[in-house]
Amino acid sequence: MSADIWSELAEYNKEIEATSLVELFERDPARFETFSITLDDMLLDFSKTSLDETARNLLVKLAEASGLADKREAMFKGARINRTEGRAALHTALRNRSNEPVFVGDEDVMPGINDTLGQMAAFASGIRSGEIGASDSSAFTDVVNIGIGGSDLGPAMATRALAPYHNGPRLHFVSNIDSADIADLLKNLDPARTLFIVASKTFTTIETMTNAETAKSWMTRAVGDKATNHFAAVSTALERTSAFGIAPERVFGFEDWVGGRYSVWGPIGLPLMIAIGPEHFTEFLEGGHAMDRHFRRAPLDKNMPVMLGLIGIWHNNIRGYGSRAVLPYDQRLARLPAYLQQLDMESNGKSITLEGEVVPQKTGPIVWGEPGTNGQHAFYQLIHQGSQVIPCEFLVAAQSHETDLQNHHHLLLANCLAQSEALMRGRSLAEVIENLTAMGASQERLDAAVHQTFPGNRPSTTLIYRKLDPYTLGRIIALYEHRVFVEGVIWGINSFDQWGVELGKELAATLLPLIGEKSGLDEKDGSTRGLLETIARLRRK
Ligand SMILES: O=P(O)(O)OC[C@H]1O[C@H](O)[C@H](O)[C@@H](O)[C@@H]1O
Repeated sequence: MSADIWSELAEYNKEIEATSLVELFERDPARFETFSITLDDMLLDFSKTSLDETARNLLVKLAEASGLADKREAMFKGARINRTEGRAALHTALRNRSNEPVFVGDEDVMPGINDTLGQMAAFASGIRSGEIGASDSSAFTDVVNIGIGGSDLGPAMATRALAPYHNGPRLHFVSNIDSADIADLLKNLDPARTLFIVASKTFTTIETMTNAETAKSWMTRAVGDKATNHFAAVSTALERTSAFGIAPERVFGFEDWVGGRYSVWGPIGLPLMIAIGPEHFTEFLEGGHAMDRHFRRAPLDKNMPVMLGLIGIWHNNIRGYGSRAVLPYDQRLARLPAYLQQLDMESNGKSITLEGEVVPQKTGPIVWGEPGTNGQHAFYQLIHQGSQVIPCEFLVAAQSHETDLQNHHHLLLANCLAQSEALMRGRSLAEVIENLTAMGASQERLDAAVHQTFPGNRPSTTLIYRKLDPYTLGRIIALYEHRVFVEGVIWGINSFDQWGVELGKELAATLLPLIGEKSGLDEKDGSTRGLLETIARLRRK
């Protein structure tokens, strides 16, 4: 059945391909109302995409045929939908503010989640007030999260996003195995006032364990055996945290049914809670939960994550656009593109279905981006005049936090709207010549007029929200999580495993003993051998 819908979509696309976005608005002046979805003080505008009602209805049919509604319920209800790892995917339970029971097997996971939240709140409040102090009893001034991937990107992105709510100690994030990351940070910290949170779901990740050992030596040199007072851990592997020497009351556990890239809602969010306080953290959870309710209840064609997912399918599979740009006109969302790269590309960068078949469609697109307006002065040239069409996803707040700097925000808003308008409208040769002539341009400039034309008809979506507060950030993250889920369901893949990161890790282990060596390289290919020999030579100089 879905094969038929895919062909219907492809056929229909041929019929409407030649219709421009501008024409769509001329035909239907109420297009904005039809092709936008409002959720309280948040609005997703997708009227500047080439969807019309027929295309939208076909996409909704595709979602229905993929079993989206049942699969969505299976996720929320704790079924083991992550079949390749034999686990549920229950990040939604972490923000289940309704407190309705959620079962994994026979066990309601809500009491455990609430207990952990209570422990996190007690710890975060203690650190913030100074009641839980350093080894000399003074308050911690700096908190360093050591983690990588899902144990870094979520809290790092969210802590930056919610800077106006930050009234706790300073937060820092160390992730890279590169010594530069931790060395540059430690230089500026006072060990006597520093708390490390070692965050790792598995507590085996080489980057995190190496950085944690370095931090432990640094701390031990400064405060001796009181170093344990300066460490806490977040992990599912409690025996490993205790082997590392972290006191059990400083360990915040979570279960294997929370995927790393979906984990900011639980103990991995501890640094965020320390920064903004438990009350604001709760608002963040409530925002995520509000998006969950909407995703579960709203009809598919009025459902923000569903439509964002279907637009992704339309662009990627029907129109053949292989990437999408995430462009927050919100400097505090500077890490959102990096966060979404993990969320989206690690979840949907797969080519085998849950049934073990090759996926017939192209799956996860390349996700990239930078905050506007900075991107405008860098890569927007390609977005406007390049030979590839890049669907753009704009995000912007109607209000800024800086009430005394309104002029900045007006300019930011005007720039954001100008970009989507320019992408859609473009500029014809006749318009360029008319403008140049009116300006009295030279013949030479007129001859070069074609370089100033813009093809236009380039799609974008815009997510507008009142203000980037904790509740809204929660809604934005949950929106993207569910969008990734919708696309994964349509392709029939498992969005919750990440086997594709394993091979590189294994090979790194085999390469480690060969670094700096000249012999024993025979098993490696010519390039790897050549690179190893070069490293050995350069290290001796
Ligand atoms: O939290 P950890 O167990 O340390 O894992 C950190 C990260 O590393 C892995 O390689 C995975 O690709 C990520 O999904 C994960 O978030």
